[in-house]
Amino acid sequence: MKLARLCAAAGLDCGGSDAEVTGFAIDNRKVAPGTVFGAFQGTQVNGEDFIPAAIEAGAIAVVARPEATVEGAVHIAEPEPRRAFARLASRYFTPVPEHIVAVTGTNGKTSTVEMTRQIWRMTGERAASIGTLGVTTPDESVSTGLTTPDIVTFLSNLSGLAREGVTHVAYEASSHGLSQFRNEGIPVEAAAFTNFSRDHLDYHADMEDYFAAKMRLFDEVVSDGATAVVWMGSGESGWNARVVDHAGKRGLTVMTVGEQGSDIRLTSRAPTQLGQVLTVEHDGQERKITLPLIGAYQVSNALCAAGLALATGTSASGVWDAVSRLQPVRGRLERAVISPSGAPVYIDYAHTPDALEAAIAALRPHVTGRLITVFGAGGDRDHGKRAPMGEAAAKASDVVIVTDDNPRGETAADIRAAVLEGAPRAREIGGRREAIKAAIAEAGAEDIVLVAGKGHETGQIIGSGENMRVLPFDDVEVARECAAEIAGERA
Ligand SMILES: CC(=O)N[C@H]1[C@@H](OP(=O)(O)OP(=O)(O)OC[C@H]2O[C@@H](n3ccc(=O)[nH]c3=O)[C@H](O)[C@@H]2O)O[C@H](CO)[C@@H](O)[C@@H]1O[C@H](C)C(=O)N[C@@H](C)C(=O)N[C@H](CCC(=O)O)C(=O)O
Ligand SMILES: Nc1ncnc2c1ncn2[C@@H]1O[C@H](COP(=O)(O)OP(=O)(O)OP(=O)(O)O)[C@@H](O)[C@H]1O
Ligand SMILES: N[C@H](CCC[C@H](N)C(=O)O)C(=O)O
Ligand SMILES: [Mg+2]
Repeated sequence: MKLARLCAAAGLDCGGSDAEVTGFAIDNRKVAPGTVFGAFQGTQVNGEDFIPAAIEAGAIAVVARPEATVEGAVHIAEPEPRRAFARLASRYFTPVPEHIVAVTGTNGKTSTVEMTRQIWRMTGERAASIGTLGVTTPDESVSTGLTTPDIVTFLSNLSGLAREGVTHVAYEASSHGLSQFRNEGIPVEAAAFTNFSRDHLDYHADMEDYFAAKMRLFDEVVSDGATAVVWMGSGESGWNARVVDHAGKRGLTVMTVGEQGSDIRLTSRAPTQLGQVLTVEHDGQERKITLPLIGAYQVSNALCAAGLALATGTSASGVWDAVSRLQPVRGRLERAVISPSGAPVYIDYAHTPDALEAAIAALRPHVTGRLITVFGAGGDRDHGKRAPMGEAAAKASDVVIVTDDNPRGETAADIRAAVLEGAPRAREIGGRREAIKAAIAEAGAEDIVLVAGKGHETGQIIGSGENMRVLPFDDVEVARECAAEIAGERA
C-alpha cells in the first residue's frame, strides 16, 4: 500500500510520497525495509534517539514530533505522534472484526472481557478477547505480555483475527494503554466501565489524572453513537456517575447496570454453595438467573459483559442463557485445592486495596471458621497502595500472612514492611511458597485460605533491567503441591 494513500485516509501530511509501506514498528529493532517507524518519547528512553538506526534499517517514514530530526525518510511531523501513528497504522491493518468492544476500570477488566467472549461463543459467534490473559481465540490463547498490547501488536492481532473469521472481539483498555494511544483508530461499538479505585499512582500523577486517562475511552476512542455500559452498584463512589456524564456529553447511548442501574437492574443476589441466584430486570422483564460463580464482584463483571453483548446485537434470551453457563475465569477466585484438613484454597488476582476487599467479601459468606489471607504487593509499582492493601486485608480477614509478589527491582523486605504498616498484626513470611504452605497447614476444616495477587501468573519476577529473572511460580500449582506435602508429612 502506498504511503500517500494511507496518509490521505488518516488526514496526515507525508508530502505525497509514493513509497510502498510494508509494515509498522515502534521499536527500531523491528524495522524492515518499507516500515513506518513511530518515534516516541518514553518513560525509559527517547524513541527519537533511534530514528537514524530505524532509517538505516529501511524505514521509509517516521512519525515523530515536529522538533525531531529525520534525515533520509519522510518526516510525518505531529505534536502527538503516538496518536497520529495509531491513526495511520489503523488504515493499514484492515479489515478488523465487525464487532469490537472495550472494557476499562481499575478491577474487573479481564473478567469482563473473558465473560463477554464466553457469552458470544455460547450464542454461536466466532469471538476473541485481548487482555491480561493474552489473545484468546476460539482455537488458542497467546500471551502478549501486557494487558493492552502496543499499538502495532494490537492492530495486527485484530486484522489477523478478522482473517481467521473472528467477528467479535472484547479488549481490555488499561489506563497505560489509553494514555499511550495503544488502542486507537478502530471502530469500537461499545465500552464498559467497571469501577475506579486506587492503582498505578506510580505512573499517573493523581487519581484525577488516572481517571482522565480512562475517560479517553469514552471521550475519544469509541465510535460516534457507541454504547457506554456503566456499572452502577449500590454503594458506588461518584466516579461511575462521572463516566455517565462523559458518555452523555459525547452523545453515546448510556446503559447503566447494577443495583442502581436503569437498563439492567440487579434487584436481588443470594449466594449459594457453588454460585449465586440473581434477579435481574431488563427490558421490562424480570429474570431469575443462576450464576455458577461466587463473589459479588463477578456479578458486576457478568452483568457488564451481558450489557456489552446486548449492545452488539446479541439476543437477550441468548445473553441471559449464556450468563447462567459462564465458566470461571482463570486465577479469579479459582479454587486450587482442598487442604488435608478440608479447607478450600482460593487463588485470586486482587492486587489493589479495593480488589482485596472484594475478594475477601466474596469468600466471607462461605466461611464458618477463619479466613486466612496470604498476599503481597508488587515491586516497582504504586508504593502508596501497599499500606491500604494491608489495611483492607487486616480489616476483613481473621489471619493475614504478608509475603512476596514480584519484588522486581526493589528489596522484597521493604515492600513487605510497607504492607505491614497497614496490617501491623499480620505475620510476615517472605518466601511465597513457605507462606502458602503455612496458611494451608494452619487451616482447619471450617476455614478458607485466600492467596491473592498473582492469579493466573506463572512466574515470580525478581530484579529489573538486565538482572531481571522470572522464577517459575504458579499459585494454583504451588497450593496443590503444598497441600500434598502437608498430607504426606501428616501420614
Ligand atoms: C510504563 C509503560 O507503560 N511502559 C511501556 C511503554 O514504554 P515507553 O513508551 O515508556 O517506552 P520506553 O521503553 O521508554 O521507550 C520509548 C520508545 O523507544 C522505543 N525503543 C526503545 C529501545 C530501543 O532500543 N529502541 C526503540 O525503538 C520503544 O519501543 C518506545 O516506543 O511502551 C513499551 C512498548 O510497548 C512497553 O513495553 C512498556 O511497558 C512496560 C514494560 C510495562 O511494564 N508496562 C506496564 C506498567 C503496563 O503497561 N501495564 C498496563 C496495565 C497493567 C494492568 O493493570 O492491567 C498494561 O496495559 O499492561
Ligand atoms: N468488579 C469488581 N469489583 C471489585 N473488584 C474486582 C472486580 N472484578 C475483579 N475484582 C478484583 O480484581 C482482581 C482482578 O480482576 P481482573 O483481572 O478481572 O481485573 P483487571 O481490571 O483486568 O486487572 P488488571 O488491571 O491487572 O488487568 C480480581 O481477582 C478481584 O480480586
Ligand atoms: N498488571 C498489573 C498486575 C499486577 C499484579 C501483581 N502480581 C504485581 O506484580 O504487582 C501491574 O502490572 O501492575
Ligand atoms: Mg486485566
